[in-house]
Amino acid sequence: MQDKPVVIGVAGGSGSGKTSVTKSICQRFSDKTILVIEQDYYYKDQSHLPFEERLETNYDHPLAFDNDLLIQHVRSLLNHKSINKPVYDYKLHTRSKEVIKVEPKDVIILEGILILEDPRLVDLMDIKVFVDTDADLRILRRMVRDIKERGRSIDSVIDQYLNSVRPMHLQFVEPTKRYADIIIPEGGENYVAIDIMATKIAQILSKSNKNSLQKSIEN
Ligand SMILES: Nc1ncnc2c1ncn2[C@@H]1O[C@H](COP(=O)(O)OP(=O)(O)O)[C@@H](O)[C@H]1O
Ligand SMILES: Nc1ccn([C@@H]2O[C@H](COP(=O)(O)O)[C@@H](O)[C@H]2O)c(=O)n1
Repeated sequence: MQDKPVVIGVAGGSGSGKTSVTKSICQRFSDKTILVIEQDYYYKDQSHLPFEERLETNYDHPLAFDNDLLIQHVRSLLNHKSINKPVYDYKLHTRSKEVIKVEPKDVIILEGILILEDPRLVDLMDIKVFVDTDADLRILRRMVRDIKERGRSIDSVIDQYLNSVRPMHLQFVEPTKRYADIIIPEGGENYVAIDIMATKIAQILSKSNKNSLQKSIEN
């Protein structure tokens, strides 16, 4: 393993294609190389609240996330220590009781709508990416996904979009684009951008491997 894992932040609006981009990058490397940490899994625990109250939470506001825990976990990974990653249940709107023990890897991808919003997280990143997709495509993709995979109705998706997703996107998500080193239009199927990202990661890893080899020869 190299001296310090490379940390990559992948931000972008809900439905922009962050997960798809991240998966495509991961597919270009062995399973042992990249660890993905989803910011969504670090939504504050709401198991103490009744289900009806959890429906009222604004899940697109920075305060909905437990970034302190996320930062603590990223720092542990950077120090080559394993973490107990939380698991999130979108149907119950809270963390699951289980956690997954994950080991550090050479590359850590932090993915989430507001991953570039907290300067403490941005400071830990080597590469910052913003997946930029028009709002009409994002809501269409989200509608299909939330109904199929997250147990939502058409009405609830529309209501949530108008009342929190859209206004929070404009206030908090979109402004973080300015911190990105790379902006990927359209997300998941932009294979040129995905190849460029993969090449950059491979280059960093090979440079770092050469440096470690050099150090071990010198010692
Ligand atoms: N380029 C694309 N064309 C069509 N559908 C896409 C594309 N990129 C992503 N999707 C679909 O849109 C939905 C949201 O994409 P996802 O990658 O999960 O976005 P995010 O993680 O930003 O919310 C998923 O169901 C995904 O399969
Ligand atoms: N209980 C929850 C938690 C989050 N959301 C929505 O998820 C979106 C972020 O996930 P993406 O994969 O779409 O980036 C965010 O916009 C929240 O509104 C939710 O609906 N319910």
